[in-house]
Amino acid sequence: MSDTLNDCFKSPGALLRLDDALDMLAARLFPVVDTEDLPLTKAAGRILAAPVCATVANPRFDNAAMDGFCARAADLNADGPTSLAAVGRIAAGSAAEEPIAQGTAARIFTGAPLPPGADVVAMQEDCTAHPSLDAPQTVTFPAGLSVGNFVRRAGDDFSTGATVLSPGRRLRPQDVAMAAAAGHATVTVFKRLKAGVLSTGDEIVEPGHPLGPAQIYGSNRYGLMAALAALGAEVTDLGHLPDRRDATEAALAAAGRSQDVIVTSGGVSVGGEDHVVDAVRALGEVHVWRMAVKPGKPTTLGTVGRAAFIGLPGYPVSSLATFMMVARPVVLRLSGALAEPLFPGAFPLPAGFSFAKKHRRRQFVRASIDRAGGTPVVRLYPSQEPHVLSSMIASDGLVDLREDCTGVAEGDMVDFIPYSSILPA
Ligand SMILES: Nc1nc2c(c(=O)[nH]1)N[C@H]1C(S)=C(S)[C@@H](COP(=O)(O)OP(=O)(O)OC[C@H]3O[C@@H](n4cnc5c(N)ncnc54)[C@H](O)[C@@H]3O)O[C@H]1N2
Ligand code: MOO
Repeated sequence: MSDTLNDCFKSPGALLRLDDALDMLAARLFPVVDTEDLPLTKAAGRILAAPVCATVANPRFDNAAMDGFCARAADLNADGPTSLAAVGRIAAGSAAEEPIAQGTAARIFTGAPLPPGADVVAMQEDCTAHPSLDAPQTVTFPAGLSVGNFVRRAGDDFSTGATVLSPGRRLRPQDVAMAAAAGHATVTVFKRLKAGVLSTGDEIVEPGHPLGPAQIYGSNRYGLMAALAALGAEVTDLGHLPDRRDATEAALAAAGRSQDVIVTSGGVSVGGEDHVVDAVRALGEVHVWRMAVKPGKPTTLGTVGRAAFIGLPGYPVSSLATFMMVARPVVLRLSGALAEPLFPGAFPLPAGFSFAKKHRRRQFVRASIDRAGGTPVVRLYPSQEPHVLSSMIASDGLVDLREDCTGVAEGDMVDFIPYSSILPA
């Protein structure tokens, strides 16, 4: 077959570039969800809607970084050991009542506040306590300790009033920990985006049910629901639609009243049984139909009722890959995750493959990182066909080949995007 005949991107008119689609989404889409206050135990994975400011500094006070002894640095010899009387014992959670007297040391434990006047801590392993570490009367410090040795300074991490978390970020474990450290029992987050998912196609049967001769199990709706859940959406399974215009329109109209976003799979191409795009046109508006992206050419964006509409292609790889590149940005914007980049970050890595690519379309190819030879290289999955779902199981991510790229030679640097940086596990 000639290259022209075998070109699934032979299409009249210019198709929308992915970057132009992303610019359009960034300019036009805003959070559509209300906010709510949640306890920290329920906040992980949610999107912060208001800044978190510190009610205290961290560290709150100068404190010991190690178990040992504290003293005034001015009392210690720079070039030899120094013996001081050991007076007092300060454990974490208690504070010395008196400033440390000149020429004395105090036993101190990790996290305990330094007594006023003390400005140096020595690890107990570097000190000699007499008669014992448990009941010291004198302590000998090593030479060479200076002001601030093993002292955690107040405000070294953040000061009171500092904005420690900005809105628009998805709360990771470290963010939840930060809100707690800053003194907050609750955080203000966006409510979950309501996402409804529909699949289409007369050949599709739900897993677990018997198959007719020309039927296959539907996988897209399950993959898309999992992807939406990973982005924190409140997902509703709206079920499966036959290839009928009336049924498609009725289901979309209902979804347009109850959902913030509708995601469909299949029925967006040019076949006589592809009813989704016409149904969306009849009910609302189609803003984008067909993009210069492979996989994902028939991807459709629009509105139905109060909901944003995202129509993804039916091929299993196409539906998931276009979710990652096109639907994910829509979901991020609508759900308030404005701090997350619309396009996932790529790592430049040398290609361990060669690949011929068509000019003027963006292409994402499934690949893995091979570290066997020491220096990581990217290896292409042997089949890039859109029905080969196993390619997404056996690969680690996507290589992003931009419109101007006409091919990759072994050793060329390519942009690799791990699946893990697109969708949280
Ligand atoms: N003449 C043309 N034909 C096609 C074009 C084109 O430009 N001109 N585009 C091709 C491209 S690219 C894609 S991608 C597909 C997408 O078409 P649809 O979105 O309408 O998808 P369907 O035709 O409904 O299905 C395609 C394929 O995927 C299977 N499928 C569908 N739904 C599921 C599901 N839920 N789970 C598993 N597999 C599913 C379906 O059986 C088909 O094999 O169109 C090309 N055609
Ligand atoms: O562009 Mo379609 O999404 O190959 O497979």
